Amino acid sequence: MSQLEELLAVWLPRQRWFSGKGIPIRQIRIESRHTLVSAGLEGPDLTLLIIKTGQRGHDSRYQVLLGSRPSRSLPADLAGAAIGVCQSPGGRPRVIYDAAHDVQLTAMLLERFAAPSGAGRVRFRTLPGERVRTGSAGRMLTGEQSNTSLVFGEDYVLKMFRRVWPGPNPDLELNRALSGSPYVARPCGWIEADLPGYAVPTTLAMLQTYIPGAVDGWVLATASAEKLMGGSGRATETSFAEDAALLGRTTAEVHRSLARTLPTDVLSVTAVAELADAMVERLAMASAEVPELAEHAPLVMEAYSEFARVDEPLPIQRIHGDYHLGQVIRTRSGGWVLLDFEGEPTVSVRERRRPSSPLRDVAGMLRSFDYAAGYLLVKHPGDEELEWSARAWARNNREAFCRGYADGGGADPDKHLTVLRAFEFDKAVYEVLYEARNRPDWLRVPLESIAAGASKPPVAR
Ligand SMILES: Nc1ncnc2c1ncn2[C@@H]1O[C@H](COP(=O)(O)OP(=O)(O)O)[C@@H](O)[C@H]1O
Ligand SMILES: O=P(O)(O)O[C@H]1O[C@H](CO)[C@@H](O[C@H]2O[C@H](CO)[C@@H](O)[C@H](O)[C@H]2O)[C@H](O)[C@H]1O
Repeated sequence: MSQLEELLAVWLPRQRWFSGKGIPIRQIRIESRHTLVSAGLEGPDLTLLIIKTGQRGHDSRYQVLLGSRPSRSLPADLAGAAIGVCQSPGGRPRVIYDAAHDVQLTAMLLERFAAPSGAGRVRFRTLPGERVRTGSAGRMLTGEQSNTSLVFGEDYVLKMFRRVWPGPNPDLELNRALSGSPYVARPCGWIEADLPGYAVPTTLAMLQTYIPGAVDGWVLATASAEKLMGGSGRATETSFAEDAALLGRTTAEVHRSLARTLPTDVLSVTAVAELADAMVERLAMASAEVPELAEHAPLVMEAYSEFARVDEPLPIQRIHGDYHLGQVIRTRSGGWVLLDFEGEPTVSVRERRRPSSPLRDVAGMLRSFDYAAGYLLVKHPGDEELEWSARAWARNNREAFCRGYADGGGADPDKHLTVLRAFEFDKAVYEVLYEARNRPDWLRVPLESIAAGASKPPVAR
């Protein structure tokens, strides 16, 4: 292991976006490195690294934008981004750091988009007719993220996919398929690389227009739910229901656009049963990792068995895949824009690119309304009145979302309760794993939903 690899082995597991937390890194190797900026001995350098890690029998790749400066010349505001000190080939020590925090270096990324090139192993590409405006520095968003997003002024967001899966990234693929839709941020360009051993280019980052002044759905929804804390608050007064209904309608419109532009199919009854088997497998895996889940397994299994017996074919198409309130933003004009079409970050890209039932997205968002209420209850345990209000808040918004979805031309959720219930459980099981690995303090939120029968019935009217 090189000195740099040793430093990265310590630094990587501490990153929010590192998906293999809690499992020791057995191997780490810099698979490829590309110099993006070289400013000589005194200036900052920028190198793009693709790192391969080996953990308990499975390999993952991550992308790191590595900055390097002469030792002791790291500006104070970058101290928190430091990874360590390495000897340079000339023998002089250089401090290395996560360059996504370095506005001097991120500004140069935009310049590369302004002069895109189709040559080399790392390419900055733009969509036809796109002229990228330069002059702003990329500032890192600080929220809970699986990736790293850099915002350039009020113009662009550059989303760097931290975990790298060889091949095209679904986020770029779906945003491009939806280009021109008022419900997505316009894609402008991307960074791609040729990874050793892969014939097709791998997407490393996506450049989209930034939507200034938009607020994310989770922030809005939890603020609405928090108002219930006022004491006199009734769920109906602060219900967020109009927003939820519009979100449902928007979701249906996006699903319809995806079905028009990308392949669709219908799952046979046998294939539905196989899907149920995959859910059972995920439940077993999650129960082995999170023992608290195991006691609820019989209830979940019952829903999966019912799903396996559904005797009607299931229409499938490309979907969002990890749909929740944090993936939608409400614009200044009050409309919704959908973000992050990557799918579930821990699932392989090959699987995420497979068509699936749009009701999976519906289930994801329904879970999210429960999550907002559950999160509030975990913060304020033992308050029965609040519990009643929070549950009513979630129910109102779930109903409104479903109504909006059906009105917008999507399959009526009320007519697919068995399918929806199985998808909700499957999502909640995914969330149990996600929270156990990333935010153990939140684990109770999905566990309690599962214990409560994951919203049985899914849509109470
Ligand atoms: N085009 C955009 N305009 C405005 N805000 C955005 C845009 N893209 C992303 N964001 C903000 O960044 C957050 C994270 O983006 P997202 O694509 O969901 O990243 P991740 O996959 O890392 O979760 C969003 O919740 C939103 O607040
Ligand atoms: O947005 P990401 O692609 O990073 O998705 C992952 O992280 C989400 C949390 O940030 C996680 O979502 C879960 O928590 C949300 C509240 O923070 C809630 O709205 C969602 O319903 C819940 O699933 C998501 O599952 C994970 O893939």
